[in-house]
Amino acid sequence: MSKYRLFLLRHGEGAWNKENRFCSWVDQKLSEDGVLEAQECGKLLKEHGVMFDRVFTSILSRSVQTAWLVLGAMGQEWVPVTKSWRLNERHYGALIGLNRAEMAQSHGEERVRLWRRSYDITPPPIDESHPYFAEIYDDRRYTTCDVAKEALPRTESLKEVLGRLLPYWNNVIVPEVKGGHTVLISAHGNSCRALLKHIENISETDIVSVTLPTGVPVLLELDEDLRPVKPRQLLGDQAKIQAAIKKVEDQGKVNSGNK
Ligand SMILES: O=C(OP(=O)(O)O)[C@H](O)COP(=O)(O)O
Repeated sequence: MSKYRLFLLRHGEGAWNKENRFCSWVDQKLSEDGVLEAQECGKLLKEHGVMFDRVFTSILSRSVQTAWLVLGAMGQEWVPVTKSWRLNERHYGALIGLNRAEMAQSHGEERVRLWRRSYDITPPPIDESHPYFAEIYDDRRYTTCDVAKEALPRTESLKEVLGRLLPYWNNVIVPEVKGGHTVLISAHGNSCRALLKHIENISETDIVSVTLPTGVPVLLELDEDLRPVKPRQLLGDQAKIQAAIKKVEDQGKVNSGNK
């Protein structure tokens, strides 16, 4: 029987989701469509009668902005929101800012698929010559983390995302869930995938085919050990959700339609 409910959310569409560029640790805001997606998500959760007690976000604006918009649409703006770099999107290293379809053209679709979805393949690291290096590492938000700026990642596989996320999950979020609080985690495609891999015990092979669309709440019903008692539920119009998943998957193809 389900004892706890946990909601995961990939933020609404950001400007670089639209441009098909690897965004990762670059702090893009939501697009106009992304704002609408987050508001629609809040309305849907309100219709479902959801009442949040705690919200966790990354320290990237698009996940924070999404949490605010969701809570606003639900009339639950007062709910405490806690932010951590440990929920940040996967660090895509030297791929940050690049267009996925162009990368598929130059490196092949399979290489891009492995970079995007494999468990333990790490893209080349970012270095100081990268056009977004200074924008990321000179940002004041990275002086507030629980590790020194020099110890922050320069690239990450999904496995490494899970490695930096798990202490936060275990020490900060799990006690809230087990305390009976309804928790929303407003994060990113790959930080949510890493968490799903852990909670659902998904194999390294099967995690490759898990893709999350933007702005769609994922409901996990968990037992007292925080193991799922039923399959995850992506809330909303199922045909639209499947189309949105396919669109994300197709971003890594040469003819993605949004170069
Ligand atoms: O910033 C990103 O994710 P986000 O939009 O969930 O924050 C990544 O660029 C997602 O890329 P991917 O779908 O190729 O893993």
